[in-house]
Amino acid sequence: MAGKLIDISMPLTSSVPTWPGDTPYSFDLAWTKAESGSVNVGKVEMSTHTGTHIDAPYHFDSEGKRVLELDLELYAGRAIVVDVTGKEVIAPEDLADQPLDGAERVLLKTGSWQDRTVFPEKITYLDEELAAFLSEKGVRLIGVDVPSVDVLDSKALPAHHALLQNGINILEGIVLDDVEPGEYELIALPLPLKDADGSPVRAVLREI
Ligand SMILES: Nc1ccccc1C(=O)C[C@H](N)C(=O)O
Ligand SMILES: [Zn+2]
Ligand SMILES: [Zn+2]
Repeated sequence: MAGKLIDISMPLTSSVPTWPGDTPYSFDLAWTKAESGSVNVGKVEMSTHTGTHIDAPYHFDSEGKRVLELDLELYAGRAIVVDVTGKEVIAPEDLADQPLDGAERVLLKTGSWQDRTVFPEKITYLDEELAAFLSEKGVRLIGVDVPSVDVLDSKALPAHHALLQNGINILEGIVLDDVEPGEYELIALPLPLKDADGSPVRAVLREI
């Protein structure tokens, strides 16, 4: 029997932090039941990069694929959670001892975003050399427990670009604080948003 789902998503609330200057999250009723006579009807406004979300390549490459063109298979299947807590940057040597061969999806537990009520000032980021190393192991999706795979004030986004060049897609803002390292099934499907540069996801793990 399949195990229970472990939710690794950030709740979307009026206080979820957004990228500085970006569109805040809001949920409001467009019509109340009293107004419509039949139903409450909600409307949502948010940045596509709030909370737990995926980046489409178009986010940082104007020629890149958009959300609707992404291969859904990337976002569902076997994943390995690796504990890299306490590191400032993750380079190939930090993952050298991990059983990554055949791991199509790797989720990095950095522990560097503890207070999720505020946008972090500093996070663990990925060395651009990591992309080629992971790609050689067969990795096609990388997940991080922080808002970016790059340094927060980066404009060049070297890790984002290196990952794209090596065929690795990006999942950001997952919550791994209570997840033990090991093998899981991941489900983190983007919404079918035409033209979009990213999408919120409901990310879950299941023990396998
Ligand atoms: N939302 C933003 C607004 C302005 C500048 C950057 C962002 C980002 O989201 C970048 C981040 N590296 C990301 O991929 O999620
Ligand atoms: Zn993003
Ligand atoms: Zn990103």
